[in-house]
Amino acid sequence: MTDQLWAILSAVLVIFVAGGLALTSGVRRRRQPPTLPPEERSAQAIDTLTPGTDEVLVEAPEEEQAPAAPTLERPEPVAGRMTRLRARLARSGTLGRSLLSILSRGSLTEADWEEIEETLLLADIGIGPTTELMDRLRTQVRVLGTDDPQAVRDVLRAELLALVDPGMDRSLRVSPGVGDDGEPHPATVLVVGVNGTGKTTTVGKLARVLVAEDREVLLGAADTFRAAAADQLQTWGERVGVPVVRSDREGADPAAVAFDAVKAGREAGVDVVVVDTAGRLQNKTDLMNELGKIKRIMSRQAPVSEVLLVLDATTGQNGLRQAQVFADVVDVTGIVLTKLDGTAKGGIVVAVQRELGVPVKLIGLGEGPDDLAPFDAAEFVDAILEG
Ligand SMILES: Nc1nc2c(ncn2[C@@H]2O[C@H](COP(=O)(O)OP(=O)(O)OP(=O)(O)O)[C@@H](O)[C@H]2O)c(=O)[nH]1
Repeated sequence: MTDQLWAILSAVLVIFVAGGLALTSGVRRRRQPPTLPPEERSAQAIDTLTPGTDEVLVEAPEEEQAPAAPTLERPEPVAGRMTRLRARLARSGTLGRSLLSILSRGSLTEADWEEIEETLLLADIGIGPTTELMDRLRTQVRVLGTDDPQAVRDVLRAELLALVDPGMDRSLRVSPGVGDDGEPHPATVLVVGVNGTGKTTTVGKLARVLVAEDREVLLGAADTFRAAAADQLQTWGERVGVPVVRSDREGADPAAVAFDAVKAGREAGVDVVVVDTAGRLQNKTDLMNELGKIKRIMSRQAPVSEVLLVLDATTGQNGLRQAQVFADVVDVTGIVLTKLDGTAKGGIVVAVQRELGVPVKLIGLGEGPDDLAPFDAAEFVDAILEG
């Protein structure tokens, strides 16, 4: 009997001990690793990797895994952008539609011609080109002797096209070259203009245009006046894998940043370096000194291939005056007309080309990243006539 009692007591004891061990083990398995900052988490993981215990199950910290490569955007193809964005010129179409409707009235009176003149001036074509166009239209309409809408449209199209000048060389000089020393160097593009015209945005969009054409690009943030401009540029660059050279110091010498950018581009063997500038100077002498210095210092690394002046199309005659100041200070080689999507004053294309003798090379037609299109004279005229 005593033996039996001892056997039962032993069995109960074994069950208790086994149950207790199983419970303890279950708790340890369910214990979650604490949430810690990454550096502490890795230290904790190493500390707790004690062989032979359940703590070995602690997950490897996330940062020990290879970081995922950032997904780069593929910008839209450049060819056909103006066709894609044609509808954005709808407001400029007012000009085309008004002219067509007046010219189609048949035998035109002096009042009709005055209306035509007013329409052209309101679209910011400028006095010289307006008078020229009026004279040519008067002659053509007389010779034509008809009010057939298609014939009138053809005449107007031909005359507007002549005014926009399809013969101008609008290609961007963005091919790398070889210096006098026999060393290859990137093409360099200096982007200038008054603040707020869309300069930084244009540099970002231009980088995408160049990337879409499979060119290696580097950006220089020489707008050191506004720290946010460099951040803005960096974001544009990161989206398409384009490096940005900048200074961390607000108010740093823009010429030094431009020099560093071209030097870095040269060393990295990129095709094009595009440099953004501030353009916020009190007077013409300051502006001249600053832009002159930037251009001179950049040229020590590679000749400046293109100076693009960014103009806000909505600013009309005021924009033209700004353009003249910049053109007096640096040799502008091309115009970028921004915000053409928001204005009926498309005639500024004609006015600015006439005023400066420099072609409009690119137009901004919206705030989207690929809303910058190479300018095409025929597409532009067709868009405003069909608007
Ligand atoms: N609708 C429209 N907006 C544009 C276009 N281009 C630029 N913008 C807008 O214009 C505003 C000013 O652009 P920014 O690029 O910051 O101008 P910025 O000339 O660099 O100005 P600062 O850096 O201050 O000198 C932004 O809101 C742009 O999105 C365009 O073609 N169409």
